[in-house]
Amino acid sequence: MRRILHLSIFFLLILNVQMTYAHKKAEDKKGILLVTFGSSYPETRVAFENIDKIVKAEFPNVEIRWAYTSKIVRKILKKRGENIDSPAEALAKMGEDGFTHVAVQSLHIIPGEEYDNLKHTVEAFNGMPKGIKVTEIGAPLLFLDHDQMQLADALHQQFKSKLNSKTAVLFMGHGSHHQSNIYYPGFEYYLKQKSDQYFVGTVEGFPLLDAILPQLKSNGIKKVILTPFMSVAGDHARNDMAGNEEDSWKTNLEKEGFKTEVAMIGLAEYDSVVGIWVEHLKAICQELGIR
Ligand SMILES: C[C@@]1(CC(=O)O)c2cc3[nH]c(cc4nc(cc5[nH]c(cc(n2)[C@H]1CCC(=O)O)[C@@](C)(CC(=O)O)[C@@H]5CCC(=O)O)C(CC(=O)O)=C4CCC(=O)O)c(CCC(=O)O)c3CC(=O)O
Ligand SMILES: [Co+2]
Ligand SMILES: [Fe+2]
Repeated sequence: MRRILHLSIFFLLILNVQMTYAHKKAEDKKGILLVTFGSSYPETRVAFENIDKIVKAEFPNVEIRWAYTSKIVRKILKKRGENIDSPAEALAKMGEDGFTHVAVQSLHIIPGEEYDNLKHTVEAFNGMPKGIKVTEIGAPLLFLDHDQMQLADALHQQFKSKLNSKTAVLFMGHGSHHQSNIYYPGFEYYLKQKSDQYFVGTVEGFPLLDAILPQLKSNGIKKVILTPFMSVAGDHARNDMAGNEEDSWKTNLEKEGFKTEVAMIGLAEYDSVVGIWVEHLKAICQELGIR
């Protein structure tokens, strides 16, 4: 009798352990958080919608949420009645909503200041009491050598038909005081393997337009196709690049005698470019067991 009692207690214990385990498993809730700088320009929606569509197709069974890193952009949108979460707000809500694992994908171009800030936020959320158990951050568009090769291929496919000996394509990157500004001239090197007629400049980093003008001249360029090297064709593309003001790149190039043409298309509008971010997302999803 004692033996039977012991045995049944033993089985009850095993059953209990198994039930707890099954219970834990069932409680796992895994999600994706897509994080972009953001934009206050409604015209940039197409770019974000394209990313959303492609990620949803890749992960049809996973809940996908969005956050913007720019405080200024979120403030402008809030005044218009549109509330977009910061990365910290989005992660706090996901913790409250029972998510145990979250793949956070950076939609930035370079691993610069905005990306670093996001990385710190994501790290801070790891192991938060009663919060999300595991979060991982996916690399921005340009990170490893492979990314630069793939992006150069993707952009060359888009622009090669426009090139000729007298026509250049000039990409406008944002630029940064962060050490990762080197990715802009670095990426230009990859593009140059495709054609000498590709140039990459920045609005507020290195190189500025002043440094590119003499190169356009010495290469015998007569016409410049301007296009953003940012996920969206937003504020910088519409004003600093293609605006009719004194200081825009378009105005300055025309003053210097170049013909100009504008391709007002953000990088995230090209499926092939979004594919690079999605590869980075897939890598962290694999680590988190998100399918
Ligand atoms: C830190 C800061 C310092 C500074 O620039 O002064 C900074 C830094 C960086 N911005 C980057 C990218 C972009 N910035 C914009 C736009 C704006 N950026 C602005 C401010 C600030 N930007 C300051 C923080 C203020 C804050 O926290 O809110 C706004 C608000 C005001 C203004 O610039 O005048 C204006 C809003 C326009 C609007 O209303 O919509 C766009 C889109 C666009 O052009 O519209 C993109 C392309 C995004 C993309 O590609 O998706 C990158 C490269 C990141 C990367 O892609 O890797 C870095 C540097 C880095 O991260 O190292
Ligand atoms: Co800016
Ligand atoms: Fe910015």
